[in-house]
Amino acid sequence: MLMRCTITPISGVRCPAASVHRPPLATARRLQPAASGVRRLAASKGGDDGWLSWDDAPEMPRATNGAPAPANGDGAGETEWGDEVQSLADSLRSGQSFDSDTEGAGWDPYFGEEARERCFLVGVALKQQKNKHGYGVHESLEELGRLADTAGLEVVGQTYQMLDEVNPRTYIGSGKVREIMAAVENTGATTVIFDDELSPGQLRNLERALGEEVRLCDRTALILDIFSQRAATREGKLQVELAQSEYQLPRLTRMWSHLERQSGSGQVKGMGEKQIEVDRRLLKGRMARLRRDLDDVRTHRQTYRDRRAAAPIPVVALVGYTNAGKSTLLNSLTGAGVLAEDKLFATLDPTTRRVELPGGKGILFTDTVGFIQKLPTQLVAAFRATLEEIRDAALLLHVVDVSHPSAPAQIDAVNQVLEELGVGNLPTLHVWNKVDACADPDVVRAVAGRREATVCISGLTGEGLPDLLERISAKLADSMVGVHVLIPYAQGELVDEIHRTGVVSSAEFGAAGTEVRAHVPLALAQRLGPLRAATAGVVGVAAHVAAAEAAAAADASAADGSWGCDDEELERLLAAEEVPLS
Ligand SMILES: Nc1nc2c(ncn2[C@@H]2O[C@H](COP(=O)(O)OP(=O)(O)OP(=O)(O)O)[C@@H](O)[C@H]2O)c(=O)[nH]1
Ligand SMILES: [Mg+2]
Repeated sequence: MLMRCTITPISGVRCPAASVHRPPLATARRLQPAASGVRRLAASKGGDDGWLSWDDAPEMPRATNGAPAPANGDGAGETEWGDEVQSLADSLRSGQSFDSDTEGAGWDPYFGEEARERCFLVGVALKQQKNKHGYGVHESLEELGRLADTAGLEVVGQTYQMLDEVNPRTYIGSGKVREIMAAVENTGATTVIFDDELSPGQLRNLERALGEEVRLCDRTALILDIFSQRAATREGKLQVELAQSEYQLPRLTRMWSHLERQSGSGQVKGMGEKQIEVDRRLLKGRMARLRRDLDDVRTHRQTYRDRRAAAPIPVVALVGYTNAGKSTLLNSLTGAGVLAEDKLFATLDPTTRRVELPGGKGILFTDTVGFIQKLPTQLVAAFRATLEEIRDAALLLHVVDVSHPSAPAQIDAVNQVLEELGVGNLPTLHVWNKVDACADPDVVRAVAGRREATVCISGLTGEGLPDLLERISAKLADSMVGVHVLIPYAQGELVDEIHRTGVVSSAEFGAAGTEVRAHVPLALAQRLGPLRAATAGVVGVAAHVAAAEAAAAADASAADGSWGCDDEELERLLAAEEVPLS
């Protein structure tokens, strides 16, 4: 089977592998004049970015993969360059995406069509500290390897350097750069992947040092590429493309620097700079369009959410590190048929399914994208709207792969993202999954048994699932807080939110607004606090949000076997929501 690498390279003159969806700028990089031409030009001008001149860069043998030169190789493409610039500009203007299947397929006579692109991994171990989530360099590189594998690359080697701090010019020291060149030569790697996001300056300097034949990639670009491969819905695709554009914007300089370097004097001078400005403007325009399209798609999605809000049923959100087993759990509980596989980021788009609790009450389970340490900020920003659906949840199930050696660090990483999303205070049940895969399951079960709000399960074998549902039932009742509020009509969305996330006992429409008696998640109850102050004086209705009322949440209204939703209507809404938003 032909392994397809759709990696979006930061640099490189060729993309050997086919791409399902390649953003225009990545394509533009492949249109650059051939490597040797760029290197020759680079040598003619002192660098402004680390190396005094090309000759200052470590001189090491460069890897070659034996591939034929591209059609516009070795300076031969100079006359076509202008046309290609124009076509890039046109493509950006029209928002066209390139599909390089025809450009790249089957070109690699050295490794053969069946071969996967070979990559070499590079990390930094900071002497003073592990990274902030407690991931050591070995674990982090191991994870980077899994990411590379998920993207369709073959890892042929790795290295790391102990440093006081990351080298601001080249990420690693110059001696290590030389080592990497040798390793690239020895292993036949064509891509070097760095375990952190490289700054645009680090990228430029490393490109010069490692040579144009070697494609550079960093953790962020790799994750963005996996997301790009996996996004299935229109919203997912738009979000990923926006994140990729944000990543590319400050890195545009590289594309045009060869024009600057050949300027010397005369008419070409400044052309690169102008092109960068043009490109930036075009890319920003494209990003604005993406944001507008996203707004449209989200309005569409909101319609379904609003309709779902009419059915007051608690939502339980599955959150956790990527590959923790969230989708497997959802499938076991509901037969949802969500893709679950031993790859990172198998799930990108949220899926919601109904689950019946003991006693017959229905709740909704939402499976969503997994988190990872060093999660790219661009992705958090782009996926914020999707992730914020977690805020609707009455309860979070934090699913942990307890058999993973880095489980504690993964828990920290997930907690950090939850904090960033402002949902760190939502009631949470800790679900220790994959207990069947632990070396000593009995010990793990015993430890879990001693901990607060922790359940040991195996989503795969079904162990512990009945207990999990009991615990969810109890936790939902526990974590609801009784409120009695008057909500002005102008703040009608709060009524929706109460319906969506809580259990409503009564809702009456009066002259001043909607008077609601309900049990709602503590976080929402706290947000309703100021409302009570605003309404109490007017009509004398008090909103009672004290945590002491939590116990009352398990009252008859929540325990009478129904959350007040119409099952048929709910199923219909869920089915409607599953329709791909295209
Ligand atoms: N041994 C064992 N494997 C499990 C268990 N649960 C899930 N897995 C495996 O773990 C891998 C990842 O499972 P998923 O359900 O896709 O994980 P996820 O959390 O949804 O992952 P993302 O969607 O990438 O965030 C799959 O190969 C599952 O078969 C379990 O309880 N025991
Ligand atoms: Mg999943």
